[in-house]
Amino acid sequence: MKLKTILEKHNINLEENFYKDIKVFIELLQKWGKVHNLSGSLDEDSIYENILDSLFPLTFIENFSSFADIGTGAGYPGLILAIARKDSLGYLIEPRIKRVAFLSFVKANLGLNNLTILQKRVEAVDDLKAELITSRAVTNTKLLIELTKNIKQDNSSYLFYKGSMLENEIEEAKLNDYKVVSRSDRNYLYIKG
Ligand SMILES: C[S@@+](CC[C@H](N)C(=O)[O-])C[C@H]1O[C@@H](n2cnc3c(N)ncnc32)[C@H](O)[C@@H]1O
Repeated sequence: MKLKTILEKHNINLEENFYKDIKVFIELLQKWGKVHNLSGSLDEDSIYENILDSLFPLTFIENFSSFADIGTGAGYPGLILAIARKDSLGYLIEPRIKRVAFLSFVKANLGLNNLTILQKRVEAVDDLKAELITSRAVTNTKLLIELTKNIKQDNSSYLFYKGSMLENEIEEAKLNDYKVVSRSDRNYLYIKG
């Protein structure tokens, strides 16, 4: 199935430019991924699933003018969000040099002027603030909240891409006001600021 069909089935409607850009991302990921062992699965279906996973929250979260993605790796979800939401200021925070080189190469190829890539651990970043803080497959919720305290502003929201076992994490992080949206095995934890 075409990526556009998959996304539109999930009510994610994006302009043609997005599909042009994402095609370049997929080609570069497949090329670099093989050489640098960047991301687990490089077949088209897996990449499409990762793109859908990255973008699905756009159907239920509030609009945001800036976001910071913690531990972007080979691009999920932060780079995909930046391609889909060029009207927002994006920050990708990733310490590993090969991954940062790949993210920077895609940024340059697509001319993503809305995007800043920082080769750092998030706890060492204190010179930016983001309205939305996202993260997938990096660490548990309690620790993510602690590690991102320097980039949080009063009304920042969090969007964490989680699997099962979320109940324990919610308890451990002592969250009161949050929303969990599930899609297949994914649980999206949205904590509104
Ligand atoms: C399992 S990968 C997940 C990558 C991507 N988010 C995904 O879901 O495909 C975890 C990533 O988090 C990064 N990471 C680990 N600790 C971090 C920290 N303290 N600050 C920022 N990134 C971190 C790692 O370098 C790695 O690229």
